[in-house]
Amino acid sequence: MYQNAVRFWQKRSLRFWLTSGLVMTISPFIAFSILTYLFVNERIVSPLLTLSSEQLGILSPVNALQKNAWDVSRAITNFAIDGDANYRAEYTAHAQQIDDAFSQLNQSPSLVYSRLNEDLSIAQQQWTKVASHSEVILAMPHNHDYSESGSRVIEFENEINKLGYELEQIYEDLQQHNKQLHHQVIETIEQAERMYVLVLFLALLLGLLGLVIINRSLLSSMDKLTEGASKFATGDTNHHIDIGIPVEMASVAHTFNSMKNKIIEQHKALKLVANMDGLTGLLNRRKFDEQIDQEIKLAQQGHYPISIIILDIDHFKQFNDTYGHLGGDEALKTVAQTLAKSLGSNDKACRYGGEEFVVILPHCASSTALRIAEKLRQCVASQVIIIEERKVTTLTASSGVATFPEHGQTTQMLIKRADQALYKAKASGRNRVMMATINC
Ligand SMILES: Nc1nc2c(ncn2[C@@H]2O[C@H](COP(=O)(O)OP(=O)(O)OP(=O)(O)O)[C@@H](O)[C@H]2O)c(=O)[nH]1
Repeated sequence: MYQNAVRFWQKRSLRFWLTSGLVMTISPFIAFSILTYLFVNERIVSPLLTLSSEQLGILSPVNALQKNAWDVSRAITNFAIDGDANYRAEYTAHAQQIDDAFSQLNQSPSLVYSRLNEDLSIAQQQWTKVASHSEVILAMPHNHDYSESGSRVIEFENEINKLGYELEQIYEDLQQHNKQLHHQVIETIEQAERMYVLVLFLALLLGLLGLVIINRSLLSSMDKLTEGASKFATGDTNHHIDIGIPVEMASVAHTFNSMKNKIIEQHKALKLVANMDGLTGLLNRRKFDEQIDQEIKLAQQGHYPISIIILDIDHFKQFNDTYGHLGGDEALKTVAQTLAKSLGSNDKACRYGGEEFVVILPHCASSTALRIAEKLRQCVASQVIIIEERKVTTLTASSGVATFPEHGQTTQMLIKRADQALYKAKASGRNRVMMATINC
């Protein structure tokens, strides 16, 4: 399960990671803007608009009702006192305004608070009563019975006071409702502030996550590639570039690692070829020169002896003349194999050139070296040479042995002494081993 999930994410492309990173960085800010718009609009702007429309659509007609009710009351009372027809006209104008205000209130669908329509209907019924009392008073002749008109005016005033009370009640309820609305808006603004902080925090967090994704998918992978390439350039061949995502970079890293391994393998192969004699497979002259210098240095530091044996095939020109150059090559290969299998793991056999071989024997004193050289001589002499799958003949070799530091302190001196010993072995009749001496 976990492995599948890892594989799934590792297969995602660079485009996917970059897009995810960017979306992750930008989306919180877009979400923040949308949320802000919706929240502010729904919870703050709308209630404020409602509040202001109530002010316009309800409070002002209610105000007009209160004012005109007072004017009606004054007109009727004054008319009852002196019977001036102007008060009748005044009443009619204010009564008309009250009717207009009620019809305006009835037309605006009030959703302000549930009881408002009911309260308005009670107030309107009350106004009807007031209006009927007013009509009766206005219809009375001026020189009438004062006791009747007085009781009518008192009834009128009772009814208009009730109307005033109703209107006052409505006005107070509206104000109370406005206060609640105002309180609600303030609470919402406070909530919005808390939400903004939270959303901003989330936006920053997601933004950071987006940057981490971009950084992880691209920049850190690029850094790993650059680091790997420069380490390889400075010779650190063990460094492995490890990139999981994105898949493109992982593939580049994989290609780079394979290329590096191939170069290392080729380098090893080239080194091997450069150090090896092509015909015999032994170390070549170049490697011998390098190796003997190193071994002598170690021997100097460690104060121990090293011996070398220079071995030269006897009458090889004659062998070549008899069996041909290819036959001679077979003989060289056979001698090389004989040397290789007769030596210890720390000893090194090299082809010194032509039909001449040299053996390095670390930690080997002259007496042991002489024994080994003798053993090699016998092995070579007893080895049958097979040419073109036919056992044809044997050959012999002569050797000169020299030991560090006994016969020479330097490579050159050691080789010179071993060469002189070889010359002596040849001069003494060949197929023999001679130890170097200090004098010659
Ligand atoms: N087949 C073959 N012959 C080689 C190779 N390198 C050198 N030779 C031959 O080895 C022979 C060496 O001859 P000489 O130096 O006269 O020595 P020799 O005949 O062995 O005589 P002594 O060393 O005195 O016993 C020459 O004929 C070279 O051509 C090689 O790689 N292959």
